[in-house]
Amino acid sequence: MLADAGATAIIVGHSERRADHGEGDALIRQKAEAVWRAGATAIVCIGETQAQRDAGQTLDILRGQLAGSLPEGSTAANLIVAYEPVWAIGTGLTPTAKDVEQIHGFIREVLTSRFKTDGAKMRILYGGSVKPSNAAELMAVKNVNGALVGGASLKAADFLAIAKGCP
Ligand SMILES: O=C[C@H](O)COP(=O)(O)O
Repeated sequence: MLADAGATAIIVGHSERRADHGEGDALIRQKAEAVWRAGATAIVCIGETQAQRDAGQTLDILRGQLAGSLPEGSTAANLIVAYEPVWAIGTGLTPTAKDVEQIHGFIREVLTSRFKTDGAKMRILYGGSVKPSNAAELMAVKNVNGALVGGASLKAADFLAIAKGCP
């Protein structure tokens, strides 16, 4: 249905689906495969909650979500990863650029280890309170290959300003 409406990339695994609809990694992986069958690119969201972050579990959570949510056969052309810390979504809070660099670097390592050259090229988006005032700094971080924008996309001027800050 989404592909029929013209969508070329479809988000799966958003934290609201994981938390409010009980969607686990196995279902998210199946949904990503369904996206491929519709001829579209899957954008798979991963991210830790505030409690998980406070407990020092961020990398373990992300490792598990990557292992469980990304199907075999993922390539740089058919799959995009979106790192969205749950505590940053819609809150106005963001990780520091240094934190984002460390976490995106970790995601890149995991992707490259599993998907080799495709993992090295796969796009990794950052999402969570991206706005005009922080977009350029976040988009300049190594291994940040774009933004997943929520609230700020509802204001054309803000969205345009963010787009101008993207590489
Ligand atoms: O669905 C949108 C993303 O989760 C990011 O939302 P946000 O930019 O409003 O924090």
